[in-house]
Amino acid sequence: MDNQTQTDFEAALQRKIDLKTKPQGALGRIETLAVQVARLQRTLTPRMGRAQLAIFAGDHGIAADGVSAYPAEVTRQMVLNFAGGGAAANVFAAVNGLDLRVVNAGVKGGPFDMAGIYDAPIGPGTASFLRGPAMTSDQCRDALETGRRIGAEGAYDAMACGEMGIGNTSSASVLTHLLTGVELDVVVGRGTGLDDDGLARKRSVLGRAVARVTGPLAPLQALTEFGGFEIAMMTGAMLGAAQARRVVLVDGFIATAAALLAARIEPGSRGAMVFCHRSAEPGHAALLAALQADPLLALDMRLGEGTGAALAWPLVRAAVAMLNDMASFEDAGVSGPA
Ligand SMILES: O=C(O)c1ccc[n+]([C@@H]2O[C@H](COP(=O)([O-])O)[C@@H](O)[C@H]2O)c1
Ligand SMILES: Cc1cc2nc[nH]c2cc1C
Repeated sequence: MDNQTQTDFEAALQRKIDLKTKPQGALGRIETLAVQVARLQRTLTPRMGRAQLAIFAGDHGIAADGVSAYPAEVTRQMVLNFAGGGAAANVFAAVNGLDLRVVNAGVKGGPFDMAGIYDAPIGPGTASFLRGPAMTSDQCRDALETGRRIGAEGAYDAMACGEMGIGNTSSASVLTHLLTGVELDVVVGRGTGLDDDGLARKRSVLGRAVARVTGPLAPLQALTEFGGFEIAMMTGAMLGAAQARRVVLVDGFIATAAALLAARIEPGSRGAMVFCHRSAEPGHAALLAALQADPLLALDMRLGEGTGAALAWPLVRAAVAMLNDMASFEDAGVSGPA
């Protein structure tokens, strides 16, 4: 769109919303959301039919260094739980009508080779980033490419990204520190529920890991050094979905680390992102600030799996339905402002 067409489009969009039977601005953030989707799809009559929730699962070498309240085998066990339909993500996706796709991005003990799990492993989990890079740059590139393909596949209007990976709040914390410049200790939290001693140990381990590198790292370097296969694949999926002009429903702390990476790699992808909930994990605030994002929901959740994204999906549908289906003052014979 050239500048004049863009200005005309914005004016027509705002006029359409302001002529609906409500006091001006009375639907608050639902109005902003409608504007965002209309801009993304470049139409005054956007469509928000189907959404996919893709859960990317991966194991982390750093988990063996004592940074999580749960053992690493939970990643694999939860992938089987997703395939069996028993996790929170399954329940919320079913209630709100999202299709679920479980992606093995690199789980120890894989491939699963079974119905309901899409095997696309980059490796059997990352290496511990305490001692060297989590992955090679080839692995990072492959994960991004696979993610891009997944993000653009199918006939979806929205892509919700979730993740599962014991140890991945460690990865996300280091990435947050490196990408935002906020002090490491401030962005490291309890993850799955570390006690005070566990949190102190996690801070110490991650401090030593960060000391391995010097100087500012480019986003792709940071991802290669300290990322996870599921984080890299999720980053790719967000880029692929944004490029296909799909809404990207961003979940909690780890998913938002992927979103910041995506926005740093391709700034144009930011416009597709809807930030769904504010996680209880402390580092999330730093990521949201860097993205100038204010999530739709704040439910004190810190689960991951895309659960916050699945819960926010009906709000996006409602915003688009408002734009398409709500009557104008003229249609409904309602008087405008006095
Ligand atoms: O999404 C979040 O905000 C979030 C916050 C804390 C933990 N998690 C989930 O918990 C796991 C990582 O926690 P941890 O303690 O093993 O690093 C991983 O499977 C995430 O999905 C997720
Ligand atoms: C049980 C369990 C479920 C999860 N879902 C996402 N992260 C998780 C971590 C644990 C420990």
